[in-house]
Amino acid sequence: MNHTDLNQKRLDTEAMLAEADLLFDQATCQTALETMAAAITAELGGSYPLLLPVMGGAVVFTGKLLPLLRFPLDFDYVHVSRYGDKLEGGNFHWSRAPQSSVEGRDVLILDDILDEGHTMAAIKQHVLDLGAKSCHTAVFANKLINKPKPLVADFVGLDVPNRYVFGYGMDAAGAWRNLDAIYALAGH
Ligand SMILES: O=P(O)(O)OC[C@H]1O[C@H](OP(=O)(O)OP(=O)(O)O)[C@H](O)[C@@H]1O
Ligand SMILES: Nc1nc2[nH]cnc2c(=O)[nH]1
Repeated sequence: MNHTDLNQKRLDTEAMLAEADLLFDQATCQTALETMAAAITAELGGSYPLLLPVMGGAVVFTGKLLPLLRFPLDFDYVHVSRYGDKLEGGNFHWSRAPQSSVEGRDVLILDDILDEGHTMAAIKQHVLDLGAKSCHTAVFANKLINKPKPLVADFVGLDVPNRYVFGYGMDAAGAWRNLDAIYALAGH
C-alpha cells in the first residue's frame, strides 16, 4: 500500500472509532476481567491446566488475564479464523493447531468473543478429540444473539448486544484490536 493509501486508511480508521458507540469502558472491562480471573482460579487453580488462547482475537484478553492467574499452568495457543476482516463468519481456517500435548490435560480455551459459537465449538471438539481430560471455555465477550448457540461458555466477562463490536482484541475491518474498551460499529 502506498503512502497516500495508507494515510487515507488511517483517517478512515480514526473516523470509524469517532463514529462508534462506546459500550464498555476501560474500568468496566477491568472489573469484569478480575471477576473472571477469580472464577477461573476457583475452578481450575488446582489442576495445572493447559491454556489455549485463540489467536489473534484473544491476544488482549489473554495478555491481561494471565498475570491475574497466580497458579501453575501451561500455555500454548491455536490460530483459527472464520471472519478474517469481514463482518460475517465463513469457513474455518486453522493456521495453528496446539503444539503441546493435550492428552490427559484440563484445557481452558480463551477467546475474545462468542458470537454464533461455531469457532469455540469446533476448537473444543478438536481438543476433546485429542484426548483432553476436560475442556473449559472462557470468552471475554458473549454476544446476545437471537439464535441458540452450540455451546455456552463456562466463563464470560461481559454480555454484549447483537452488534458488531470491536476493541479489547476484537477487530474492526482489521484495525482497533489495541483498544482497552469495547465499542460497537456505527450502523451495525
Ligand atoms: O462465535 P463465532 O461466530 O464463531 O465467532 C467468534 C470468533 O470470531 C472471531 O475470530 P475471527 O474469525 O474474526 O478471527 P480473528 O481472531 O483473527 O479476529 C473471534 O476472535 C472468535 O474466534
Ligand atoms: N471484531 C469482531 N469479531 C467478531 N467475530 C464474531 N463476532 C464478532 C464481532 O462482533 N466483532
